[in-house]
Amino acid sequence: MDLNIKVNDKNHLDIGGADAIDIAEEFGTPTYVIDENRIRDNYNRFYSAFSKYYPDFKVFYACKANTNLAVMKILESEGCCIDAVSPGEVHISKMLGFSGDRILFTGNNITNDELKYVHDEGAVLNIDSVSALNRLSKMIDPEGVKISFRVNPMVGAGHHDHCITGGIMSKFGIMESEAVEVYKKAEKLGFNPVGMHSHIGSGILDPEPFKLAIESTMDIAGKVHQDAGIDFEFVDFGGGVGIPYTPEENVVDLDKFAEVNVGLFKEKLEQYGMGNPTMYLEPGRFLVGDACVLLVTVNSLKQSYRKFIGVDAGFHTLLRPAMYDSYHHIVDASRMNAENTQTVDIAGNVCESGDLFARDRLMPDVEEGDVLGILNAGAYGFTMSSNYNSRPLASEILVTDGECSVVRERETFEDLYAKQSIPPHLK
Ligand SMILES: Cc1ncc(COP(=O)(O)O)c(C=O)c1O
Ligand SMILES: N[C@@H](CCCC[NH3+])C(=O)O
Repeated sequence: MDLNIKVNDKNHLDIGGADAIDIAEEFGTPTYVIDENRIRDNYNRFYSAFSKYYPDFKVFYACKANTNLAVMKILESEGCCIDAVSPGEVHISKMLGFSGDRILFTGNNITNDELKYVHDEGAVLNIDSVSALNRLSKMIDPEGVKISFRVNPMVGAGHHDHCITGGIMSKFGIMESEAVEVYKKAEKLGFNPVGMHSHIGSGILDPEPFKLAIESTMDIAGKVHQDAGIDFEFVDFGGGVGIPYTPEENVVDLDKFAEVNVGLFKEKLEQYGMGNPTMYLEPGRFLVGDACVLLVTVNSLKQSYRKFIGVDAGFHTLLRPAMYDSYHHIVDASRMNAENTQTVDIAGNVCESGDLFARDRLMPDVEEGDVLGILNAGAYGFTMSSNYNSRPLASEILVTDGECSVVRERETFEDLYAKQSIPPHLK
């Protein structure tokens, strides 16, 4: 089993050297608990796997996975760059000390004001459509401005249909058939198009689609290099590397993955005489996914037509199971040594029947008051949470060598309406 699970001598779940039960008692639940060292370790394993085979390599953390300030600051201190998808992510990154040249902005259906804002903040724009190129050229002085284009490599993969971003049905990127003309047009407008980007999807454990995407993207880049005379400073193959969520899945063999993909990249560089552009990758899930556990408390056991374990969180806290039918491994953090004895559904507190963290899950004899750990909650966990059912957002705790810091306070009832106002005639 490749899941990141540690148990302490009290048979409690250990998160980064801290006891999950102590954390739940001190800070309450639901709470996201983030292990600082695991993020650093994930980053360093990822960076060294690729830079070993191709030193001109940079990691752009896809911060849509987790924009907690502490998480981003940890990655900033490691030298990581940022893949931003919205002006808000650019703003946060700048505020945390990422300089503009460490931010690549890959937006989709972006307004003129947003294009201008991102440019003015110094981030490099990765353009997703001819419309955006035309509009940007009117918003700013394009002379010499470095940009790149997202292409659709016609390869797509992902853990769910919603997470596949390449191929004929995808709204992302420009088509191969228009690439040469688009780069020529960008130059004519005065831009300095220096990059090409693709991203095929998210949550991919199979190495095959990545190979196809590298080949396809490099074939497009090679054509643009030869027919439009573009000298690429970087080629970016996006993110998407998956992590094991179930006990049966295995971690990606990073060294092999890097060796094969860098090998393909180098072959294509040589084939098209493209020199040595920097290779970018944009992992989100891989860097933060297994570095965080969502702690929830069991508040009710119910034997109905099925057996339910009811907890104090719901899909407003962690949406992935309800939205993608995603599996998250769940442990009884209070009794890690207990044998599984029953098959249960683990249900949340939202007023919707789809609000389940697990169906037909083998669990031990869980008791009311037990703390459950929902694993691999670091990516697309808190960032996709909401106030649905007027539930305050969860807190977040950072664990550093066993020491806990509150990095996000739990919301209060007052936060639920802090931005609302009642017009005078209703008062
Ligand atoms: C453009 C882009 N880059 C990177 C990522 C990160 O993906 P993942 O978290 O699967 O690595 C995404 C999300 O799918 C994305 O849309
Ligand atoms: N939100 C998705 C990943 C989408 C990645 C963004 N392009 C998930 O939880 O798996």
